[in-house]
Amino acid sequence: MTKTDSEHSRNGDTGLVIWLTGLSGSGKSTLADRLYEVLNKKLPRVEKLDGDVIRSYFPSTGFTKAARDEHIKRVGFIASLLEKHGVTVIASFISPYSDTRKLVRNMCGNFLEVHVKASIEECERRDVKGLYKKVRAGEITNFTGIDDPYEEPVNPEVVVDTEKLTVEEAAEKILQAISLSCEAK
Ligand SMILES: Nc1ncnc2c1ncn2[C@@H]1O[C@H](COP(=O)(O)OS(=O)(=O)O)[C@@H](OP(=O)(O)O)[C@H]1O
Ligand SMILES: Nc1ncnc2c1ncn2[C@@H]1O[C@H](COP(=O)(O)OP(=O)(O)O)[C@@H](O)[C@H]1O
Repeated sequence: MTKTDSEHSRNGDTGLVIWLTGLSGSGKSTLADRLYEVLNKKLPRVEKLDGDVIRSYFPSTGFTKAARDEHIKRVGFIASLLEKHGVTVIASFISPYSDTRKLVRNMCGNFLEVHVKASIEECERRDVKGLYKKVRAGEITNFTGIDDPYEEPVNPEVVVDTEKLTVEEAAEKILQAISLSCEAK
């Protein structure tokens, strides 16, 4: 744990939803894992909710706007329930639609929207799961950022540019924002 990691003032009495949104390959899961590693050592109740993981339990969830919206409302509701019980929730979903993210924000009390930002070109270059290659081969359609929309957050609490920051720097920026949002309450 770095010195700054250990300076976080949050004591974990109240819940919080940290909502990571961004393109596939932007760095959501990597940062969620890092945040979990740090916060779970300091706080009594921390939980991760991840798009790929939840979808693996509900494989019929599709990628149309209606399917994504329903899925995001469902996981947003679960996040809000966990938050009410004092859990710090780290949610990582592409969640491409502004209105649906706003709806989830309104369901929750303490909500920190984090835009995990990387260009579509960089995400495709990373191609962590080989999905972009499949998109280009015509095996996947309605792919976010290629032939499906991603509405960038207009006023998120945090933006982490994962083309400029390292994983450690990006995680630290989010952790600092968590501390600040708690000090402000
Ligand atoms: N068409 C299409 N568009 C976007 N993503 C796709 C698609 N098909 C499969 N995948 C894989 O699904 C993961 C995204 O799931 P999410 O639940 O986060 O998506 S959403 O919030 O409902 O838009 C996403 O995971 P991440 O790469 O971690 O973002 C992909 O692995
Ligand atoms: N600052 C950063 N934050 C997060 N990931 C980064 C960063 N810089 C480079 N990466 C790399 O980008 C990739 C992101 O993949 P992943 O976390 O699976 O994205 P997502 O969950 O958004 O699909 C990983 O290979 C990760 O190592």
